[in-house]
Amino acid sequence: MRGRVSGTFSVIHRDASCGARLGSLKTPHGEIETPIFMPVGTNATVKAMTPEDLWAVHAQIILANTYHLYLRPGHRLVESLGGLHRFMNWSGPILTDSGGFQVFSLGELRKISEEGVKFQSHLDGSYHVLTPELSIKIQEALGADIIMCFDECPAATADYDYVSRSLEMTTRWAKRCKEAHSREGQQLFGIIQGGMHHDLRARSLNEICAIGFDGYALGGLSVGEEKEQMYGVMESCAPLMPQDAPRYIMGIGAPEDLVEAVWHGFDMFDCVMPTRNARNGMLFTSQGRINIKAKAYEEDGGPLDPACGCHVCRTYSRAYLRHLYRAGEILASQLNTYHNLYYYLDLMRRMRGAIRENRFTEFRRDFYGSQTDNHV
Ligand SMILES: Nc1nc(=O)c2cc3nc(NCCN4CCCCC4)[nH]c3cc2[nH]1
Repeated sequence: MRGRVSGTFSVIHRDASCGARLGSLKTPHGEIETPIFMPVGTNATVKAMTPEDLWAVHAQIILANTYHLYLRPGHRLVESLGGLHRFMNWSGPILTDSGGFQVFSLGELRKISEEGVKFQSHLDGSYHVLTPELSIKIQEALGADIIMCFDECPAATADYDYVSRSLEMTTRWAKRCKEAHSREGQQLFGIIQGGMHHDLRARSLNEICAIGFDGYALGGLSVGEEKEQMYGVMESCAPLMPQDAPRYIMGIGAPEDLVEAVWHGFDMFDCVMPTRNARNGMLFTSQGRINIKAKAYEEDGGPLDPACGCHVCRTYSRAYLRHLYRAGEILASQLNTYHNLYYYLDLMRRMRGAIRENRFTEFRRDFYGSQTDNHV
């Protein structure tokens, strides 16, 4: 049973007008400035981006997935080749998710029990059992800097009693994860469940914090609930979470969700939205989202986003990006992903600046005013 990796996170500054805070999180692969967004690199790659591209868009930490890497190529293979950092040539911090959520959202037949989750691989239909202990061993073998407890993420439609019983099992699993975790220097984060019920959220939060982890995540969100429900859980949980530990919301989110979550006092985020939307031609700009395949851009020689300083916006026209997308060119995914991640990471940089200068409440008001979401 390891204690917390003390002294890795510190709050540098708080904006007195709201919950927003500036933090520093030290890891064996470098120091992270928070609030931060983590590009999703599920299969040991952030799709369409090389590590050099990731540094160029100012990524600080990326996420990879236990479920996927366990099934392919296998965590023991990655370990034998020097671990995930060496395998994918990413020398910055890596966080791995624990697999529970992916089993439920990807696996075929699956059966949950106190032991863990029995599931069929979405790749070849083979049967597997993922337990808290195995999830920790996989994440230790991959060598991530931050690993997540194995938990159950109830569906947004689950009833009160199911969510209540589920959070109790997630707490028992969290204890097993902490017992199983022994890799020095590697941080273990606990995950708070409880659905959309504030009393169950408080119960899960108290139980997970009582076990003691290096950081705390809100799970069970961004599963199809209304924004108001998501924001309500953020608002009720943030003040109850330890002030001196990183606060991570899993699977969040759209730019406006990040602004809202930072305003409430959250520090870390991950979402496939910028990378997945990029591949579908949905691009984020200072004036809101645009659909690059729209005919309106056929002869538009201007930059994707005049306010963006990224290589794509300084080099290519909307007409060219539209052409690449419509032609099904690989470069479309590369350039669109590069810009969307630059936009997300630059949004985090701008939020950190606003916190530092005690003007985050104004930043949040101006941000909402700028997002016309024209979806053209
Ligand atoms: N271990 C773990 N526990 C969770 O409760 C969890 C909850 C999550 N909720 C999401 N939502 C992802 C939503 N995403 C939004 C863009 C389109 C694809 C789905 N990812 C999650 C990952 C999670 N991981």
